[in-house]
Amino acid sequence: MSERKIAVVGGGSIGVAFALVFARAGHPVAVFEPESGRREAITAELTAKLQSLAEAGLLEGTGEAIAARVRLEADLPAAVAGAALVQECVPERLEIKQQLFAELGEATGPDTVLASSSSAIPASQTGEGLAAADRILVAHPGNPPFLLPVIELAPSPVTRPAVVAAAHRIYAGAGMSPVTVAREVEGFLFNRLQGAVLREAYALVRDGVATVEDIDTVMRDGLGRRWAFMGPFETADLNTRGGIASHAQKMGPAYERMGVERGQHDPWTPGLVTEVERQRRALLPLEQWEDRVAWRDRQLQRVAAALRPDDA
Ligand SMILES: NC(=O)C1=CN([C@@H]2O[C@H](COP(=O)(O)OP(=O)(O)OC[C@H]3O[C@@H](n4cnc5c(N)ncnc54)[C@H](O)[C@@H]3O)[C@@H](O)[C@H]2O)C=CC1
Ligand SMILES: O=C(O)[C@@H](O)C(=O)[C@H](O)[C@@H](O)CO
Repeated sequence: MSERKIAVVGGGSIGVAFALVFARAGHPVAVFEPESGRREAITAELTAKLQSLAEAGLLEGTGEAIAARVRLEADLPAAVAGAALVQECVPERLEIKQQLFAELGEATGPDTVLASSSSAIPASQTGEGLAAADRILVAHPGNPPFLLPVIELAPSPVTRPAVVAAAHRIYAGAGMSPVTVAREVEGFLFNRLQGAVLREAYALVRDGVATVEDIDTVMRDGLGRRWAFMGPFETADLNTRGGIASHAQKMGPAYERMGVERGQHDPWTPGLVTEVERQRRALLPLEQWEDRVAWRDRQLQRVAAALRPDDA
C-alpha cells in the first residue's frame, strides 16, 4: 500500500478506471474533471465498478474504503499539488494534451511524473517545447486498466531515465504490468498489435471474405482464448514441434505472401528468425517444450471452464 498522492486529470472512461487502480493500491487519489455532468457521475461509476469487482472476489479490502481514497478537486492546481504522478486522461487530441501538459509543467514540482494515457500520440509531441518535457512520458493502458494490468511506458528521447524508473515503480506497485517501449513510435505496442488485427479484419469485411460476426468469432473462440494467457511468439513457439524456428520455416512464406497482398513486405529474414528464436529459447529451453504445451492445454481448460455459460 502506498500513501503517495496520485492525480488523475480527466474523469472519463479511463480516468475513473485509473482512479480505481491507484486507490485500490492505497494511494490517495485526486481527480480533476471540468465538465460538471461527468464530475457528478464519477462517484457512482467508481462505486459500481468496485462493487462488481468485490462480487467477483477480485477486491482486497472494502469498496467503501477504496472509494473513500478518491476525492474530486474543483481545480487543476489543487488536484495536482503534491502528487507523485499525474495521470492525464483527457481526449485524444494533441492540442488539448499540449495545453494541459503546459499547465501541468507549471503546476507541479520537478519530481512529479507527468504521464499521458494517450492511445497513440507520442510524448515528444505532447511535451514539445516544454521545460517539463524531461518528466513527460506516455503510460498507455488497455481498457479497463483495473482488469487489464499491462501498461506501456513510452518515454520521449528527452524523458529522464529516473522518471521512467519512478513511473515503473508506481505502476508495478499498483499491481500493473509495466513494459517499456524502447523506441518512440506512434501507437506504441498495444495499439500497433491491435491495429494489425483490426486492419486485416476490416479488409476481410471490405473484400467480402467474412462477416464482422464471423471474424469476431474466430478471435473470441480461437485466437483470443490462446492470447488470454500467451503472446503471439509463445503461441507460435508452442504450435510447432521444434519451436518458433520451425514455425517460421513452415509458415513464414505464407505469412510473407499475405503481407505482400496487403502492401506490407516484412519478411522474416534468417537473421530476424535467429534473434526471435534466441529470445524464445532463453525463455523456454526446447527440452521443456512438451511440458509447456501441456501447461498451455491446462490453461485452455481453465479458460473454457471460466467461459462456460452459467446455465451450462
Ligand atoms: N477509452 C479507452 O478504451 C482508452 C482510452 N485511452 C486514452 O485515454 C484518454 C482518455 O480517453 P477516455 O477516458 O476514453 O476519454 P473520455 O472522453 O471518456 O474522457 C475524457 C475526459 O476528459 C475531460 N476533459 C476534457 N478536457 C479536459 C481538460 N483540459 N482537463 C481535464 N479534463 C478534461 C472530459 O470532460 C472527459 O470527461 C485518451 O487519450 C484515450 O486515447 C487509452 C486507453 C484506452
Ligand atoms: O484498446 C484499448 O483498450 C486501448 O489500446 C485503446 O487505446 C483504446 O481502445 C482506444 O483505441 C480507443 O479509445
